[in-house]
Amino acid sequence: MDIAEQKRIAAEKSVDFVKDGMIVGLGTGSTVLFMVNALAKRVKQEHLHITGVATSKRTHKQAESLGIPMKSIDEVDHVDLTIDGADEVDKNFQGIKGGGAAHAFEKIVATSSTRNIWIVDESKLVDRIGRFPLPLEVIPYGSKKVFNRLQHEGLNPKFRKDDDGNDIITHSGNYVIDLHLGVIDHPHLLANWLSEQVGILEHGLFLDTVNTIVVGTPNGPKILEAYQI
Ligand SMILES: O=C(CO)[C@H](O)[C@H](O)COP(=O)(O)O
Repeated sequence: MDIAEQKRIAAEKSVDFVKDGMIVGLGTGSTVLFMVNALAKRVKQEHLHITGVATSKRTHKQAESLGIPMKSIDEVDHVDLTIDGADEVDKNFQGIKGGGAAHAFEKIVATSSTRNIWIVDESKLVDRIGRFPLPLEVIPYGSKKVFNRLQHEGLNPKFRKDDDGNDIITHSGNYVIDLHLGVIDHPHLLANWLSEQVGILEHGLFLDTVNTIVVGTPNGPKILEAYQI
């Protein structure tokens, strides 16, 4: 079964967790694309009154165009449930996000959310995170200084570029630097160190964040709960 099909299976299952009246955080990425379609279908068929809070312009536009009432994160006082994708997640439910350069907005919504669900295909489940390059959102002013510091620390940084070689720019007008690390031995230590570095707006380590993971598999959706670990 191809990866896209596994993403669709996970995405379609995840919307079962949405209840009438909820404020729902909507993540970003190709798996979320399937999820928003499925959620919009439920909203229409079951006449659900929910409010969506998007983590990117792409998701906002898609959800709004499908009739999901939307608000910005600052217009709501809480988020009940956020459904998002992930790039890697380990057995302790620690993850890397930001493959779509939306991790700063995603982390703001996730940390405002009572419950977080990630929707992934099987390839995203790893023993230890770090094979996927760790994204950092970095403000343009002094970004070369930040880059040099990361290089000096042996963190193997690379500015993220598009296919034409232009810098990727986030919604907030910042750069993305990816750290090509390999296995991360101490994610919490690294997260703390990155959080202390001036110029780094946000990193893509999402630690102790997710409650439930819905995995798309050839045998159907599999639900993993954090308390089972
Ligand atoms: O963190 C993200 C965007 O910043 C995405 O959730 C992550 O990259 C997974 O994307 P996809 O569902 O396309 O595999």
